[in-house]
Amino acid sequence: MLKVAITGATGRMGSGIIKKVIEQDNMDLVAAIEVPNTPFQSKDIGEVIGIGKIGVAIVGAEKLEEILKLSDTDVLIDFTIADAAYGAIEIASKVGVNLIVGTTGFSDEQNKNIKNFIKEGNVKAVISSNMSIGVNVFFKILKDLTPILNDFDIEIIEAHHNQKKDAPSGTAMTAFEIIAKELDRVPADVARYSRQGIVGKRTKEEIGLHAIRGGDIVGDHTVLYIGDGERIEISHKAHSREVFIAGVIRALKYIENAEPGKISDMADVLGIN
Ligand SMILES: NC(=O)C1=CN([C@@H]2O[C@H](COP(=O)(O)OP(=O)(O)OC[C@H]3O[C@@H](n4cnc5c(N)ncnc54)[C@H](OP(=O)(O)O)[C@@H]3O)[C@@H](O)[C@H]2O)C=CC1
Ligand SMILES: O=C(O)C1=N[C@H](C(=O)O)C[C@H](O)C1
Repeated sequence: MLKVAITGATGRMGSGIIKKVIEQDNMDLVAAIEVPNTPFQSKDIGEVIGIGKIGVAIVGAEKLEEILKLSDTDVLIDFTIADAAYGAIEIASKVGVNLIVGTTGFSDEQNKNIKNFIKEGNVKAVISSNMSIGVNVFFKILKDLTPILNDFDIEIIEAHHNQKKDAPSGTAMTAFEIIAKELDRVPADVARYSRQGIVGKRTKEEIGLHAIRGGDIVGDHTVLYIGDGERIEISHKAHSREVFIAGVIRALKYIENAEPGKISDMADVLGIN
């Protein structure tokens, strides 16, 4: 049995993942973690997320290390916010618990330290800004297309629901990093976040990033390759969070085979590298 813990257990992603994990024959939910000093402390997670009692009590993140050890967790899944996920990754790596992380919005420094936590803890980790199969194929298309359209102007647009806290989305940032790398451009030098006022003409090098927020949009991403007289638009639109949850279940099945001390991504999980 794979013993699974989850931080952000009552969240949109966390609750959906729990519902799927408990349906798996070879997985056990052993811990459900929420914000420090959560008002849900000690309540049954199943009752809180509307599926009835499942015998797992919610604990606050102040007890994360303790609960991971006590429950003998194999894998911690984190879908929270960047600062919380950063702390959870540090703790899990220290106590030798493998990780699946979908949280977005990490700073460059956090990303660098996360790599080190995982290396030093020698744990297995799948970290991806987007767990859906479609988006990971979309990333692959961008990798192939960008060198061919290297003199086109490139702009990235993403749209999400009005509850999302980080912008641009992690997926848009991954798309941007893939494109910048293929074009040999330094990401920090070429990112152009929206535009306002007298910004001057567009430079050839810049890559635009734009975020729309509204209603219940699950997650749309479009990359525009704009030339003179023509343009190509590559789009992915998620209709439901089930696509991300399905990716997490695939990552749970894969993690045993992941390389310790290294961050794997969904392309590794899906075998599309
Ligand atoms: N990689 C992927 O495929 C996907 C990634 N995401 C990312 O996952 C993250 C979560 O998204 P979503 O589920 O929609 O967000 P939600 O706000 O619905 O859920 C986040 C949960 O984490 C809880 N939380 C906050 N701080 C802590 C903490 N210190 N310890 C434990 N739990 C904490 C929140 O509690 P409270 O509400 O009380 O603050 C909330 O229950 C985001 O970064 C999002 O971008 C989302 C979808 C897919
Ligand atoms: O917050 C969300 O909802 C999503 N976040 C991820 C991101 O920031 O890219 C993935 C997906 O688009 C949904």
